[in-house]
Amino acid sequence: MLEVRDLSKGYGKRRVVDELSFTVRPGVVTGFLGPNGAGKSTTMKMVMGLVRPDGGRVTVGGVPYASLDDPVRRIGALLDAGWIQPTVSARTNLRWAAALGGVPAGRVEQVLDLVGLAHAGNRKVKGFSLGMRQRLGIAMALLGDAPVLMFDEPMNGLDPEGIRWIRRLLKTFAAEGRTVLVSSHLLSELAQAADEAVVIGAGRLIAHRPVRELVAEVPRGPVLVTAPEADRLARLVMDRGLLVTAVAPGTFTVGDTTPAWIGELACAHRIAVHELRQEVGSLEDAYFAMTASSTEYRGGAPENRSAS
Ligand SMILES: Nc1ncnc2c1ncn2[C@@H]1O[C@H](COP(=O)(O)OP(=O)(O)OP(=O)(O)O)[C@@H](O)[C@H]1O
Repeated sequence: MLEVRDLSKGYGKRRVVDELSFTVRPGVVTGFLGPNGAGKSTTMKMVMGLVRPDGGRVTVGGVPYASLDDPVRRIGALLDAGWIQPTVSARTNLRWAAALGGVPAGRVEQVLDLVGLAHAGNRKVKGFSLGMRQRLGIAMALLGDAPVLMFDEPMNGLDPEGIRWIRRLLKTFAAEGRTVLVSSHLLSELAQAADEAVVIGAGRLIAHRPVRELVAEVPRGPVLVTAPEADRLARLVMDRGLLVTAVAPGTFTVGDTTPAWIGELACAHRIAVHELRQEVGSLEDAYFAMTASSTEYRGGAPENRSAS
């Protein structure tokens, strides 16, 4: 269990984390979502005691990080990779970290294997791709086999195969009963990996809800209809006051309706339909609409808005 209560942090006059509270439960993957600059990394750094909060507190299994007796075995985190020594091998990096954290050297081989870097363990990190560095960072987070795991943008730099791999890994950790918090600035990245989402904007909590609810609320796009008697069907649709847009001969789209409504209408007039498909609106649009309005609500701090 990871608990964040009334957490605040400012840099200069700007509050980048603003009375933020949420609880990350064990056994599920919790996505930590917000546009670039929303305060995700700062929050995660405060969890790890790397940034001192101005107010509020964080506990890992009920205990603040600074009071954990064996922190490496309580919480593992992938934050920025600044600690990696590029001039030595992945294995050496991990051995140093293991020694510092009081973890047996044998665990290094296990985590190298887990992240798929066993073959590259002796290569100097400076020759690693971004994806390999991410895997090394994940290996570091796993060294202590901790029950609470936190990953800041772990999918950065990974190819589609790597993204699939990290999704499966996160689900496995949750299924083992661990507490898993994973940040991203893209809802689509986490839509398939996370069960719950903590959404923040401008350092404030916007929502903490099941991901499937957020995804279900994505606005639906127009219905695409392909029919041999498309003109007749289109006329029937227009007669009922809906907007029809021709796409190609035999194909048109209809806004503000459902495939079921079109299907029923076609059936009632004995018109064959070859294709009936509704495009799902963009997950990202729905998500940014949600986070942008929170920024407006705050009134100001335009630099906190997402640039992507
Ligand atoms: N050490 C610092 N000094 C001054 N400002 C900082 C510092 N660290 C972070 N910030 C600012 O705080 C805000 C929140 O940054 P943070 O990195 O926590 O956001 P984020 O949600 O993790 O964004 P991203 O998705 O880009 O990683 C940003 O505007 C950032 O510029």
